[in-house]
Amino acid sequence: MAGVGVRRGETQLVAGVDWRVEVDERWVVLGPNGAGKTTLLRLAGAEMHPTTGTVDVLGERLGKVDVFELRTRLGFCTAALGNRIPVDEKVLDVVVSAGYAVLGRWREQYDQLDTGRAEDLLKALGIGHLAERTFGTLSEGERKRTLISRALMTDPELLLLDEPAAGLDLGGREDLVARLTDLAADADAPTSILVTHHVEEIPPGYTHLMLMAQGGVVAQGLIDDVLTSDNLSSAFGQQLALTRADDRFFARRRA
Ligand SMILES: Nc1ncnc2c1ncn2[C@@H]1O[C@H](COP(=O)(O)OP(=O)(O)OP(=O)(O)O)[C@@H](O)[C@H]1O
Repeated sequence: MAGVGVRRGETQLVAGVDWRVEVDERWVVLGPNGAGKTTLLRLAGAEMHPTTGTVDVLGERLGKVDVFELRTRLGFCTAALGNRIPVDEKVLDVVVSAGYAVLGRWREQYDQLDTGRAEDLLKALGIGHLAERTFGTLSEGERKRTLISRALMTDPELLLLDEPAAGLDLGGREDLVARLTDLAADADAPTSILVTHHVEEIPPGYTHLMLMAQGGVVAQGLIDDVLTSDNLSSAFGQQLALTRADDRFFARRRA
């Protein structure tokens, strides 16, 4: 992204964003509510265009590329997508159908290869035993993991995760972080961008951080350089203390 701004009416959603994500990097986009994180992710996912500046995704310039074609190279995981999945959809079908860029099972027989891959992905995310269940019967954490499996189904070059741990309880969050840590360690895993509000949700193995506030970039770069108490305090507008243990991060307000 170069000089990127997005405006809707009188509202500036993001402004002045310069950002470069290289192959094999794993980025976290962190910031408070309304900071512009989802807007950045939607730009990266070719789901919106910038009002100013330029966005290149996987070497293609938004505005000049067929976004429908570009999106087949991306894995997008959002709560909005989860809400559109029919409750009676079988979990395995939710994942397999990603290959056909549709929601819902429309082809009677999927290739054996597709089914095998979907089963492997569900197993890798720890929910292989739920393949025959319907989506509506899953817990929030199981749904999130189904959606991540779905996003990975097409073997995307770029994986975009919008608040994957939102709504999960402590156990669910920890389990998801562990799965994302495994994925980050997998040499075949795609480049990824994960949006979150919470430093506790940063999986070990993620390399870079984009810290945002009020539509602008507070700091960006290697997590080890950028994730500091001072930067976090600036972004969230209060005095925060950051601690680190076992490659995980924790934040609290200073006493
Ligand atoms: N279509 C729109 N028209 C006007 N304002 C908008 C529109 N879409 C988003 N905004 C505003 O732009 C700002 C950035 O939104 P965005 O969803 O990118 O933030 P976010 O960092 O993802 O927030 P959250 O963490 O709460 O999901 C917010 O203040 C939001 O209200």
